[in-house]
Amino acid sequence: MVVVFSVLSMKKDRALREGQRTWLRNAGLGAGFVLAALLLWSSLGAEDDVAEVLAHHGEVLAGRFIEVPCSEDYDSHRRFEGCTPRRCGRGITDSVITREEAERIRSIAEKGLSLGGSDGGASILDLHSGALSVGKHFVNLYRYFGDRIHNVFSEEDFRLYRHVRRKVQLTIADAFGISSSLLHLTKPTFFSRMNSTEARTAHDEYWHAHVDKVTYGSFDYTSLLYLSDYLEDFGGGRFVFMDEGANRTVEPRAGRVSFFTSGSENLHRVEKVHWGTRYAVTIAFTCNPDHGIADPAFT
Ligand SMILES: O=C(O)CCC(=O)C(=O)O
Ligand SMILES: [Fe+2]
Repeated sequence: MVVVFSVLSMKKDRALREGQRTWLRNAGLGAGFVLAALLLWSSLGAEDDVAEVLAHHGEVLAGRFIEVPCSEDYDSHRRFEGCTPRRCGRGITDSVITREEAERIRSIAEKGLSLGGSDGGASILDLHSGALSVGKHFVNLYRYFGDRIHNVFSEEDFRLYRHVRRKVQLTIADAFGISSSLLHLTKPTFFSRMNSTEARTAHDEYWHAHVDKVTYGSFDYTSLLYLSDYLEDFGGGRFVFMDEGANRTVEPRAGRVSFFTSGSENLHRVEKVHWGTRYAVTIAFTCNPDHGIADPAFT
């Protein structure tokens, strides 16, 4: 009887231990699975953590304006009353630049950038200074081509840039309630071409979060004119405002103008382009006349 009892209790013990082992193994597997899922989610999620879309690529916006409280960035610079932002925000419009104008501007970008191009994923052409990405460096297109630059760009190209610059300037002045005559075009003003080629130098790393006022100094109002369509011409490459606790995106669309005050109230980044080619042009304004530049022209 005693023997029977002890055999039974040994069996029970073994069953208990096996049960515990199975449970431990399952728990271990489960924890491993959750960890792997978390890792995968965070690696994919880095590009996918979009909380709100301010402008879809498929919609045609007559104009959207979102006010955000100004940062203190403007206090550490000389103030120009009636121009230096007191009211900050961001706006998007598809009704200022036509798709046809965007297409013509894009041809200028394609033409210029076809003369060079970075080895990495981001190339620029600065129409004002003539800087063009070539390989791992930049060349001055105007110096390099001299008079032959007239075979590349036409008066009409510069006229179109000027026309677009003027319309964007009026749009910004109107949205922020300031006089357009107090805004001055500032440098750099450049076309950008981005693709999924791996970066070769720091200049190719266009995806880092930044504040334009810090990066470019003279900027008070930044504008971006998109020259290609998200999900038609390229994937990835959305513009992201990185707000506290939320990411807000602008999906590029040819002819879409996105503009915003350049301080840290508008911290932003561009997602990596996954496929295709993305074209845009950056046109920015300063309130400081000393930082103003003339429209690009043949030099
Ligand atoms: O191309 C864009 O959408 C933004 C580029 C940008 O942030 C910049 O040029 O400072
Ligand atoms: Fe920027």
